Amino acid sequence: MPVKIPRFSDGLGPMTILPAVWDVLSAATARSAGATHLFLSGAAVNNVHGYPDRGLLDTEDFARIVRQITTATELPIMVDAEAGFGGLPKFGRLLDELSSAGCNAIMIEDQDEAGATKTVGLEQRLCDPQVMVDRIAFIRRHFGDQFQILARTDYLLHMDFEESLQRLAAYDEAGADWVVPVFAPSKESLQEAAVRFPGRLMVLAASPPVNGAMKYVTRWEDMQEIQPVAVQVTGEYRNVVPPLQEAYQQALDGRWTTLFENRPDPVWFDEMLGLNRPLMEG
Ligand SMILES: C[C@](O)(C(=O)O)[C@H](CC(=O)O)C(=O)O
Repeated sequence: MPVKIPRFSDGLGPMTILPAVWDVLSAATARSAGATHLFLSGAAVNNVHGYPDRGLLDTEDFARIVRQITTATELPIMVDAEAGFGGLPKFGRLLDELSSAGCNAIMIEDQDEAGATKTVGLEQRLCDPQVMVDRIAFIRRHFGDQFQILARTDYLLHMDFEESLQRLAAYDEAGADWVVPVFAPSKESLQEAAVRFPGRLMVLAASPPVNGAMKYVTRWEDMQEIQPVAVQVTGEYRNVVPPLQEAYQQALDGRWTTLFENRPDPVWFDEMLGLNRPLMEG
């Protein structure tokens, strides 16, 4: 029987933290730490498969990962639908597959290609706002209210933030449920966005891209004042690497017993993460 996943807006906000996840282990770990809603990060999913954050995985890959996560955690998950995976028909296929995998919320962005705005050596630009409006209208036309939509716009260096707000207003008008200005230039700009989109603003807390596009780092204290519906936090997958390197170093140095010391028996893993399936016993 497919699991019943709550609607993403259920129990959401103000200030729900949406941790970035990329597989069952990360999602179940986030849940064990208290997360109630998850965010499937396109950057994380691509990176853990050996790709840069350029939307290189396919619809089936995303759907498979989402199904595994929803089955294991039963938590609502917002999926990074990036720039739609290439054209509206392909986007439709993605949504079809995500819906059967238990996803009812997506983030969609106004770039032509995923990851372009933070890639060194590429011209920073966004798509025509109408392309994004068409993406949102497409979802509403073919999937009704089945998906809740977070519309993202990227603030680019030297842009007037007013343009970001106007883009978000157009996406809001087209039927987005929430909006997020990514790489916003300042706390004040986010405050302005909160006034323009009361109860519908989400904020992204990400580490600054190497191309220097981000001037402001999202802070907990600022969010307390601004009170967005949710904060997407996307640093987790990068932070997994240093402790893992250390663990592998211990193994390679012959100090592997330190990996097992003070660890309970293997059932501990499944119990701790609440992955109690019928298969675990008997
Ligand atoms: C939100 C984002 O699209 C993601 O895939 O998680 C990334 C986040 C990141 O790189 O940390 C982004 O483009 O900001």
